[in-house]
Amino acid sequence: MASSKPPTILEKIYAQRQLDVDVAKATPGTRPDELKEYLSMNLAPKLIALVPRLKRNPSTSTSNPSLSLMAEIKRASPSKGEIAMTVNPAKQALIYARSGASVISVLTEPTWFKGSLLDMRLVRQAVDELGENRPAILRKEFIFEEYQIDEARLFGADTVLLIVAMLKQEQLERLYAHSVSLGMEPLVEVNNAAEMQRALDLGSKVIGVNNRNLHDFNVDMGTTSRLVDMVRERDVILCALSGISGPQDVKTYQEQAVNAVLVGEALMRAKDTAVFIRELLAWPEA
Ligand SMILES: O=C(O)c1ccccc1NCC(=O)[C@H](O)[C@H](O)COP(=O)(O)O
Repeated sequence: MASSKPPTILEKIYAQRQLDVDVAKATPGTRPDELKEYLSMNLAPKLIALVPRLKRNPSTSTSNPSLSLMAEIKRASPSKGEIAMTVNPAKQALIYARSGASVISVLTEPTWFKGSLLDMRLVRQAVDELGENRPAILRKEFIFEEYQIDEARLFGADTVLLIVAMLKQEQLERLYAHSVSLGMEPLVEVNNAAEMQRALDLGSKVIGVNNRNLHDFNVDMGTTSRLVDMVRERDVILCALSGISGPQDVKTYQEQAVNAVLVGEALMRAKDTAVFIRELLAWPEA
């Protein structure tokens, strides 16, 4: 990631996360060998598989049966600053889960997004009450080491995010394989055709196109639409990420055969989250 130009936000986050991960790895109790031991003792919570979860619609009575919702817990962000600083992630997650979200995405990065692994652990505990029908939990992070995937698994994630723009292909392949070895099919994030090709070469089954360019914050809702053809006829679940603000965005993506949408800020700012989700997905009144 070294460059002579001023660092982009993605490069700044990556550099800070490297420092954070180094501290965690050196701290007794969270050293890599200790996490490995916990995993080998089968202490990680029970998993649900991402692909079937995304394919199974929350309710057969929905008027929008072919599109799944990935609902995000997002306190703050580098582009918007504070969004919902007083949110209770567990309560918010239960609203998402009861409103039919297939996945709950939890940002665990602390500096720019004000998230934590504790948030994710509490979200997982809260949705466990729904049993087998609970949404899958996504650790939304800037992942560059196997260690972070081990952490995710132990803290209750069912899947992790791998951002192609941030990783060399060798690193991406290694992290993808590690995640799958722990039973977690990752969400692989891309932003252009070259990155989409890298994700396809990897054999990714769940690919998210981020409409937000992580280097300059620019949001272009056509980014997902332009890449749809690359996955047509393939056994890939295609997700549109970022910038989705209302039902019209969702309708557009559904007409383009996009399988899932990931929504953060709009859900965090909604006056009535459950009603907003119904409107977003054009679901009938409960
Ligand atoms: O949201 C940002 O400002 C951001 C900046 C730099 C790297 C990542 C960023 N966001 C992570 C995400 O991918 C979004 O939280 C997610 O797709 C939801 O987006 P939105 O619905 O627009 O809140």
